[in-house]
Amino acid sequence: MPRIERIEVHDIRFPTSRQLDGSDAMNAAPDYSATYVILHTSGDALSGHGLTFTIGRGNDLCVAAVQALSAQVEGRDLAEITADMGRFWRELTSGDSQLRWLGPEKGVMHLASAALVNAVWDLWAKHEEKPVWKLLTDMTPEALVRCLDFRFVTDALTPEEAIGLLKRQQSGKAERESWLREHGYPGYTTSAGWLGYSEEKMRTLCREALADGWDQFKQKVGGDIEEDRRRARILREEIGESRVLMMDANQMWDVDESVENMRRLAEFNPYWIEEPTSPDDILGHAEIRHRLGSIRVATGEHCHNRVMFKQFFQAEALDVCQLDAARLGGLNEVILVLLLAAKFDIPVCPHGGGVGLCEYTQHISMFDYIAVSGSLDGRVLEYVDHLHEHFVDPVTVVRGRYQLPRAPGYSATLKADSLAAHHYPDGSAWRDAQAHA
Ligand SMILES: C[C@H](O)[C@@H](O)[C@@H](O)[C@H](O)C(=O)O
Ligand SMILES: [Mg+2]
Repeated sequence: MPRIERIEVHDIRFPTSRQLDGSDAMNAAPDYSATYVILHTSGDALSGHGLTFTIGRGNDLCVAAVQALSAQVEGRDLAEITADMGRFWRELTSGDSQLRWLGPEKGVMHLASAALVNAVWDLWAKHEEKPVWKLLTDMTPEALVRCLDFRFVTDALTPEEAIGLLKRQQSGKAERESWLREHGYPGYTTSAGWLGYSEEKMRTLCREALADGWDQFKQKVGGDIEEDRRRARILREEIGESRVLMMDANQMWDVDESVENMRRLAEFNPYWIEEPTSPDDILGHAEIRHRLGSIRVATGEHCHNRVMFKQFFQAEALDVCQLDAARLGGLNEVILVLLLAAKFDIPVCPHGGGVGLCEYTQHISMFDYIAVSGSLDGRVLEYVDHLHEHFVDPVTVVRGRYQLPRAPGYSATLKADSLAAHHYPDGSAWRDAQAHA
């Protein structure tokens, strides 16, 4: 197995705020960005690529955090890491007691850990010549569980229970894999519903999405409530009454406001309300959920570690778990949250609104279906229609369904020219913008 000789880290930004792609009530003008890591190996025959997602300014802080953590990965043999992935993960996230003070296991440091951890999984899968979902589904339950750090969650899930959950799904794995190969994994699109889009653009994008076979849509809310209602009406006019419409408030409201506003939006039959309030307010979400009754509560893109998800599940505070592939500390912690969700019988619909996130989450949801939950019930994978052209192995979606990834790795390798052009601030995408400013 190769040895990780050298780590490169890049500040990559895409100027999405120019068209207000990705805009919501809290994040009015995001530039989808990535702290992008390349693990160079001995002889450089293989390299591992990984990223974490940010939305512009501050991506440089994330780059600095990766640099601070890199010493723990540089110079190590892949074989030594993969022999005990659980230990590697704990050392990276908690091994340096001085750095740990900056988290622990949250914020910029945890985002940075995710970029490195995801790059290691990419390297491992490329070495095994398998896509990550396949690397995972081919592992025995015991080997998978050895990749995880159960510290702080054993009151809710022990390694033995996790092995039991995985064993439960062993017999149907091959069947579910071939089902996915034939039918793909169901998705929903957020692309028509960004808050900064005009009515005309929303209508056009809805029509295009319908023609492409989408039947589940997400709308941004959290602005003026009359404006939210107006936009909901437009979307319902375009997509009809029977298709699914989700709503996402991106943390704009207090608890009481969430309930009041969703009562005013209820006539548009929202399937879920996402991030109604502070992402840290576990009991607040429970209260909203309890008072809303029939509208599901979804959250997770800002839920920073397995401990928070454990409490969300224990407090019955959410209906839908929207874990994020790069806000949690990379794939190891994601798998642990999938297992916790399976134990508490909560559907996981990962967060995809960012650059590279759909590339990651396809592996996560396919693995979940084949080997963890074994179910598609209430599960649907977010899709945003931006920036896929910059990836060497982008997602393929046909008639609103994600197709099983085939290429080895974790699918987040950027094309060399895209990497160069979006390097901040010296890449051509930014230099040209300054010239025109
Ligand atoms: C700033 C981003 O585009 C967010 O609006 C986005 O991640 C969103 O919350 C989503 O659910 O996709
Ligand atoms: Mg969201």
